[in-house]
Amino acid sequence: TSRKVLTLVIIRKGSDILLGMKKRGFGAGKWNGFGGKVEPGETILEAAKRELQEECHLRSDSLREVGLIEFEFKGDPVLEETHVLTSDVFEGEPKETEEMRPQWFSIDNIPYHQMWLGDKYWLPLLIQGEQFKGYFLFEGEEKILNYELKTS
Ligand SMILES: CN1CCN(c2cc(NC3CC3)nc(N)n2)CC1
Repeated sequence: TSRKVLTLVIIRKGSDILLGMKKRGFGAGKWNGFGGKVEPGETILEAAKRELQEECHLRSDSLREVGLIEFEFKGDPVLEETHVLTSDVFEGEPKETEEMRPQWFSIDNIPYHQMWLGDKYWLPLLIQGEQFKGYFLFEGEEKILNYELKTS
């Protein structure tokens, strides 16, 4: 199997989290954190900062990696190794881009029905301040065949 290294950034402000409505491409129509591919020569942190700036114009110098999730799609040899980072220290106002429409959500009102299916398992751990490692085996976009999730 080959791996694609991705980042996923969840910005917090008090009891709110910032999500973006993905406007095109992979995962379009779902609310998600901000992120993308890690380019050659980039660290995970540099990639996460870059994607946050590109996708909603927020700047953060205090992103911390709190989770690592392996996503596998049945029949697809590429494993998506997704590094989940978070911070509640940032500069700027979230701004809509071609990729994402940002919106603050209360942690009591996270739109899981409009998010990737695995999010309802690991996002609560991030909100609780846990560190976690997970593996999700998807069949298509709407079915999880198997998952493991542990706090570390
Ligand atoms: C660059 N992006 C980062 C976010 N990412 C995913 C994936 C995902 N589930 C996987 C079955 C697809 N779940 C969330 N929340 N994000 C896809 C790639």
